[in-house]
Amino acid sequence: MTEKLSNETRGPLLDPLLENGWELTDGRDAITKTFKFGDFAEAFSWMTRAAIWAEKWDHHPEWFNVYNRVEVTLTTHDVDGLSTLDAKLARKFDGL
Ligand SMILES: C[C@H](O)[C@H](O)[C@H]1CNC2=NC(N)=NC(=O)C2=N1
Repeated sequence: MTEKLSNETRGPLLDPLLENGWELTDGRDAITKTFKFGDFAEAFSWMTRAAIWAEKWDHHPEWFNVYNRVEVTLTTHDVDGLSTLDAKLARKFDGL
């Protein structure tokens, strides 16, 4: 079972993400990043690749797409906050 990030594990996992465009989400224990692409085809292609990893790891993003922009929020609904899975998925999304 995934656990909510403790005060000790939060920094080492989240700091590299916060230095790479992720932000703490207002009003909830989550992280958010906006990804920009050249056009809709590139954005949707990225979303397709991201979705395959999300499904593989059974950990799914909240996201919103308009044209070339994808706003992603990651949190773990099962623990009502951030877990290691969010950091893992964020790192994967950054590398796609
Ligand atoms: C039953 C299923 O494994 C769970 O509902 C999974 C699916 N995907 C999930 N995704 C996210 N982001 N958080 C979860 O807690 C979660 N739980």
